[in-house]
Amino acid sequence: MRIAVPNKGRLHEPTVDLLERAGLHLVDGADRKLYANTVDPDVTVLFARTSDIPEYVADGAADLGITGYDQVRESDVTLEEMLDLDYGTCRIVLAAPEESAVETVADFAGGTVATEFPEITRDFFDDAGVDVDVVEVSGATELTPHVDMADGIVDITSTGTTLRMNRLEIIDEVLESSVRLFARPDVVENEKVGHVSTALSSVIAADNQRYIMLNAPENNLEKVRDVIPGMGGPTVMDIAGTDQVAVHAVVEEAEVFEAITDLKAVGATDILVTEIERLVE
Ligand SMILES: Nc1ncnc2c1ncn2[C@@H]1O[C@H](COP(=O)(O)OP(=O)(O)OP(=O)(O)O)[C@@H](O)[C@H]1O
Ligand SMILES: O=P(O)(O)OC[C@H]1O[C@H](OP(=O)(O)OP(=O)(O)O)[C@H](O)[C@@H]1O
Ligand SMILES: [Mg+2]
Repeated sequence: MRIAVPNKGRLHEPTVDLLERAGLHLVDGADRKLYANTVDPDVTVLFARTSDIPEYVADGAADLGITGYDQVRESDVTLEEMLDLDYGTCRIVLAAPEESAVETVADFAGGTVATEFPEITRDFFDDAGVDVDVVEVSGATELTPHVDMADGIVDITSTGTTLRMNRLEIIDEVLESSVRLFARPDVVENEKVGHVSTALSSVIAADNQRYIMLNAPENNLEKVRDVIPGMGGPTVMDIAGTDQVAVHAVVEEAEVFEAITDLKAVGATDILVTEIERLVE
């Protein structure tokens, strides 16, 4: 089973990191190699350009691919989306110079739009029923409206800094993207694909959760349960020779701060919060 992952660019490092955290450690994967084996003899990693990954998977060079949803939409292949991996989150937007007369999608009729995403752009304007010329560029798209190459652009934004620096305003959102795990439709049912998918999803699931441990008077156990319902209820253990119990539970990371305050109020002591590596439900 082969997984295609970005060989460079912003998605390379977080993707390799995710595979490692999922237990798919790369072995003999030196820089600039095209392949790496993993500790699982049945799983090989293939390094490819982020934008080529959809093709690699569709053509059978790889069975699974990890890349941006925007890249799959831009390619003309059909892949099964297995998991949202929740990084590389960005929006593709239609934007025009702040000072220009273009204020709506319809205002682009008869105009020109520059983009690194010609397929997505054509689909967007087709759906809107607006006729435009699409000019493909391979980077620095934000410059084009200021040198009379285009009336606007379709490009990626995440923090919004690049648009702001280039005095461009968003006219409409074209699509939302994130990095996802894609499979060729004929391998979706494959057992190994299931294992890889479960391993990756366990890392994603664990990212937002913390493991909390504490001691509390047995009398207050119900109050403790109210604070931390946990997944399927907390684990409760007697502490021999005392009127205390030890309680362990999984808590949403965002709720930890409040939970600690509430737990102390019901007599909890020795509270310990740790990260979780993987969580398989
Ligand atoms: N600003 C951004 N914020 C979040 N995700 C982004 C951003 N820009 C691009 N992406 C995601 O990363 C993908 C682009 O990956 P790419 O390998 O081109 O990264 P890069 O760091 O821009 O590399 P390069 O310098 O080669 O363009 C996009 O298709 C999108 O899914
Ligand atoms: O909203 P922001 O946070 O400013 O991010 C958006 C910018 O990020 C990407 O460029 P990238 O850094 O990949 O440069 P590139 O054009 O050289 O690929 C994208 O093409 C935008 O220009
Ligand atoms: Mg880029």
